[in-house]
Amino acid sequence: MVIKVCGLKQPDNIKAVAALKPDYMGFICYGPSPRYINALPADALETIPANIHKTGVFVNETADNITLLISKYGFDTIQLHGDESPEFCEAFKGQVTVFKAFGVNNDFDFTKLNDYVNKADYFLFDTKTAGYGGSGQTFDWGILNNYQLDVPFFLSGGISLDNLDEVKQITHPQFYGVDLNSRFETEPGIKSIQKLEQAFDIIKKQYNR
Ligand SMILES: O=C(O)c1ccccc1NCC(=O)[C@H](O)[C@H](O)COP(=O)(O)O
Repeated sequence: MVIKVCGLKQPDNIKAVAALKPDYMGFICYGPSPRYINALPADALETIPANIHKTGVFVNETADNITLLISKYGFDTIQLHGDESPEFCEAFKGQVTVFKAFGVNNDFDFTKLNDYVNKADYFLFDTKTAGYGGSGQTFDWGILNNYQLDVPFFLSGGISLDNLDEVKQITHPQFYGVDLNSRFETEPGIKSIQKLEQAFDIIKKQYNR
């Protein structure tokens, strides 16, 4: 089970989270989000060890702007969190690792993922909301039983210290990682190191990591 911490935006907090050694750190490149990294200097991610994947999170952004920000911040991974097509994902695959995120609700039709096979490296299942992400809300994780492709996925949306026990009950063979965000914050974009430490301990024990 790998761990992604998403929605970081302040240099000292970024360093403190990196010291916990998550597998992925996510940076929101989407203006309407309170976690938008517009004020983050270009060299702010340079202190992150190379074995932690730096992930740029985009919502319906142009390919040119994504390319620009990959270069500015040194992202090795991108998370496409809007309505990006399979072809849009494919254009980046190979150059960087590509996560395609989907907003899931009770009506979610997993057959629409078929066209993304081989065009994204991972899927990320988040709770469907108007704001695209960072809602702190969970979806009914039972619906994951309808997912039958062999692309590994991250679980996202409202994961907190209070529901890690339920996360452990998910035994899907493609369940690859968890994504931690707003439920571990002191304010939008600033993570509680204490809460994250607790979560890392629990997850590592649960999955013998
Ligand atoms: O975090 C945001 O503000 C955000 C806004 C728009 C698109 C994506 C965003 N976050 C991406 C993530 O990967 C989050 O971790 C995911 O949405 C779960 O967040 P939360 O429900 O707060 O745990």
